Amino acid sequence: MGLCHGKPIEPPQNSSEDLSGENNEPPLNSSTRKTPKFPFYSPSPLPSSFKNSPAHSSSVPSTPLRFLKRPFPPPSPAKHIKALLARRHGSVKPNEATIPEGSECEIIGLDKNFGFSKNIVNHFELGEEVGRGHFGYTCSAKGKKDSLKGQDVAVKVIPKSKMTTAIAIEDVRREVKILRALTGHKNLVQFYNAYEDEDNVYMVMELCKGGELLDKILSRGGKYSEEDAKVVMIQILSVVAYCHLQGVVHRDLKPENFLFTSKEDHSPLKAIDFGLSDYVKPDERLNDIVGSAYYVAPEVLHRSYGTEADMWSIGVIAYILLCGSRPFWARTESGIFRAVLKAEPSFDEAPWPSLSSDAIDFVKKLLNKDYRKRITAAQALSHPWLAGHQDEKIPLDMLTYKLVKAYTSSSSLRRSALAALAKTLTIPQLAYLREQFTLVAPNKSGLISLHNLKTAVAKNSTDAMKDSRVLDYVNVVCSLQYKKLDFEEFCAAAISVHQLEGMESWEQHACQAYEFFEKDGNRPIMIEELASELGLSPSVPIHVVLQDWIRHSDGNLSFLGFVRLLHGVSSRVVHKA
Ligand SMILES: Nc1ncnc2c1ncn2[C@@H]1O[C@H](COP(=O)(O)OP(=O)(O)OP(=O)(O)O)[C@@H](O)[C@H]1O
Ligand SMILES: [Ca+2]
Repeated sequence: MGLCHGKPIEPPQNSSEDLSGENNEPPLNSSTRKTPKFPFYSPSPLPSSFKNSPAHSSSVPSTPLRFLKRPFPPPSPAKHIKALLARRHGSVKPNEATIPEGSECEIIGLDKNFGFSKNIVNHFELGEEVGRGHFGYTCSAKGKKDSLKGQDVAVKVIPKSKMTTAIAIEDVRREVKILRALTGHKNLVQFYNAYEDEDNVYMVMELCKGGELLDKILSRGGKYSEEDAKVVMIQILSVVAYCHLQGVVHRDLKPENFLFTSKEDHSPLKAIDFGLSDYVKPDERLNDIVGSAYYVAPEVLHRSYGTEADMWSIGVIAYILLCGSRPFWARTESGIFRAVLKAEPSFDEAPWPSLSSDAIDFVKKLLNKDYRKRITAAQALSHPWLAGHQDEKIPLDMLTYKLVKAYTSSSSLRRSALAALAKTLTIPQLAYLREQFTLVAPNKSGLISLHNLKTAVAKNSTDAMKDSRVLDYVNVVCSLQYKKLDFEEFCAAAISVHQLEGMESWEQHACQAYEFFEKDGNRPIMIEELASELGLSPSVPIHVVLQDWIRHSDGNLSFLGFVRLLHGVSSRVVHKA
């Protein structure tokens, strides 16, 4: 049962947390948002040219929640998770070179030289502040020479005084590296160059003049029509699918980190702020708790996550776009975490009953607490809610590679179980697989080889794909020995059992698949053979565990055994240090 239902969760009785009220939500709406900018932000030293800018002098009142009349506070700027800030600012990890924030001490042992160009003033005339975040602030600027001469740009300024830990420095290094490598996608802010001096790092990029997506949501009173929400979603998914294919997880997707390039109605949306992003290989899990509380995925809180965590955040954004409330809300950070881990978001209250079933299904598939059942960005773009709405090409999905890798190293018994399951797929489910198959470029006979998988990835490769070692992963997949696949076998290989299991129609799929398997693939199986199929160690009392999985009448696999076999050996993952 859910705890949340879109309503504020009361903080636990006797809780000592947040008595200061620092976590209370300011009642932001489109008019109040402009003044109380970031209540948690402690201003960093501005270059003298910015000291008089209005944003710098704004004071920040915050309203305790008890004064709020609205039961559902509108979405407001999300705070970063405290543990993340503590790690970056050095108050929880004594073994890292740190100083308390605001301290005057010298930082010893931290190398703050980034190797960037040193002369930003020769290249750009810095202008007024246009935005501010926890780690930096952003100014407009004008190019003085070369190709950017006369052009308006944005310069994100990150004060070195804020880089008080090795982690914080590494974050900035990685932010520049990732943005430099990924730049070029139409929904990603164009990066031009990075500079530094004694005091700051400067990231020069395209100036987005249309403001944040959060402001747009608020100015519309919180709600988007389905049609308008689709336009936003497609752009977010497109850039996130691109990042994920390159092996980059953003880790801070929220409406504040998407900007419109202009104030015009159909202005494109651009992802910004890769300050918390990281590289992750398909078989690797990250473990540091990073992000903003409202948008953080359950598995991030469990400290074992990959790119799926971004899909959760996109689910939260989609939920907010469509109904104007946050799916997981509480007054305190730990209350939000509890809701994220335990509560089911409400789809009962207005406007949900009046929205299309496709829209609801789309959001639910993103907000699945089991990351293995959550859809990927490429799948979300192929979801019936969005399919046909776009001229957007469906991108290649790394999930396909992961599944094909597991398939080709499976036993023939498991492969025939998967073939049976693939026969139960419906036309919309097959559409996504057809797209993926086509992207891998089958030959004239309609066959693909594992080598084709590599060629398809190489076409989309950026430096980020090398840095994330996704290319190494793909090389491993392609070096496996396996015959060419036709579309039918590709479906068996690239089907995600977990995702199907997450669907309401799972039982029908499983039962029907078992019938196919009975006709084609089932055969007598020894308990020991089954144990090795499933990777059970000899220490497991297999005769007790597995007896239900084998049918006593003929020694063939039972339905239970069949379902277990579909899942196969649980794949090992590497935890990134
Ligand atoms: N290219 C840009 N064009 C216009 N404004 C921008 C641009 N990049 C950033 N901004 C503004 O500056 C703000 C802060 O930038 P950014 O999110 O990159 O900083 P941050 O300190 O890493 O933020 P956060 O606190 O979310 O981590 C943005 O919310 C936005 O309003
Ligand atoms: Ca930001």
